[in-house]
Amino acid sequence: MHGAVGAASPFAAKPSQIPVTILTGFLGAGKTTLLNHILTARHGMRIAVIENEFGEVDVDSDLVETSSEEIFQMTNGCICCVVDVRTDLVRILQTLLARPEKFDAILVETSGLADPMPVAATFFMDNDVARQVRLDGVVTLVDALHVESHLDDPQLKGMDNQAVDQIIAADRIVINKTDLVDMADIRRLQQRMRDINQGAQILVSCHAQVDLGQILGIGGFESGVALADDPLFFGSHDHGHELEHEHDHACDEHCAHDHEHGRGAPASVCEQTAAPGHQHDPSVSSVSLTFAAPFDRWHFDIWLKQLLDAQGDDLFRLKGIVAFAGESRRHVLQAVHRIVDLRPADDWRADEARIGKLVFIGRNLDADTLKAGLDWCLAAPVHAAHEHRLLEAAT
Ligand SMILES: Nc1nc2c(ncn2[C@@H]2O[C@H](COP(=O)(O)OP(=O)(O)OP(=O)(O)O)[C@@H](O)[C@H]2O)c(=O)[nH]1
Repeated sequence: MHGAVGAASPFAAKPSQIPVTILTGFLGAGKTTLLNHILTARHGMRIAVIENEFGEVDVDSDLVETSSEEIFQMTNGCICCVVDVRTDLVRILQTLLARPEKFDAILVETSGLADPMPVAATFFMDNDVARQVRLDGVVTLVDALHVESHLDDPQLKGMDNQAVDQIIAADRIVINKTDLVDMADIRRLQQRMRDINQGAQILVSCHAQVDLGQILGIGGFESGVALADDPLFFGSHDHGHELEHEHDHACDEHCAHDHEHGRGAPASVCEQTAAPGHQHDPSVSSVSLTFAAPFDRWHFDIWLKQLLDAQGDDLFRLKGIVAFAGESRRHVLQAVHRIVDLRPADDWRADEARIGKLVFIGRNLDADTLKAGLDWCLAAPVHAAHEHRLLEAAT
């Protein structure tokens, strides 16, 4: 059942403090899909959305199905480990809270590589903000097809593993993309999630269609102000002194996160005190490219297939808004490893520059090679005609 958040829900009912939900999960797990499910449900609430992307070019705001909600984008770095981004988050919250028309709820979508705990801690950095908001819960999306390759990523042995951190931090774990795996996989994943996080409720979904009553208004954190006063939330690196949160994490041989860096030790603290611990996988990078001219669809399809064939393992995420020659609609491109989706969306506006933008996130990405490949796809009429002639000559 797809439950809307009704008037009886505690999510809607808190009079004084605005509930904040953090949506997290590894790259491509389905966070934006869940966000759209929440925003398009009939709950009658005003929801402010704060998004943080890993790439420099903002694609996510094009993918969010906006209605009356307001979307704030933060693309200047990862929210969990760049101090400026967390300061930005506080500034956005201050602006939101100063408005005469209040929001009923705030959703924060973290980047797919973020550790949600420092993000949660940010809500208590500023006393005024901490008094006015209530951290309702951390909802972690899990990609049923790909999560295990990230949990067991051999390159992260002995390092912080964000896929693990995100599951540890969850109040709710949503095992998504169940259409791509079979029942035995789902059961194995449920057990694996339970081994990592014994307190979180585990849900399963296809296209993030979860009962919203299960993920919003859950009261995962007791009191924001109390947490803000709790030195463990901001400061301790002792493993075992964890944030006062409802669940436990059983560390085992599958747990690749840095055991010096417990869940109660946000990256903010690591940075501010220069303590060791939290570090993103340094082998993962992003490449953001924009194109002021449309692509030729024939070339683009060939380029995309070759890219995914050759680099699908390393390509954690690809998303883009693409313009094709002779096509009035923008196209949305999404790929998670080799699972790709390219589909038309709404029309380009008449007064709008048809700027294509693509963000690649993964390992061994070479910006020049990617750009050269996409330049080859550009629909310069002479170029395209020449190539087609070549193809005809060859057949
Ligand atoms: N097959 C299948 N695809 C899904 C499902 N849920 C989401 N997707 C697709 O997976 C891709 C990634 O989904 P998003 O919601 O953008 O994932 P995300 O976590 O927001 O991605 P990032 O913000 O880049 O980390 C999109 O193409 C979605 O349409 C699902 O249950 N099954």
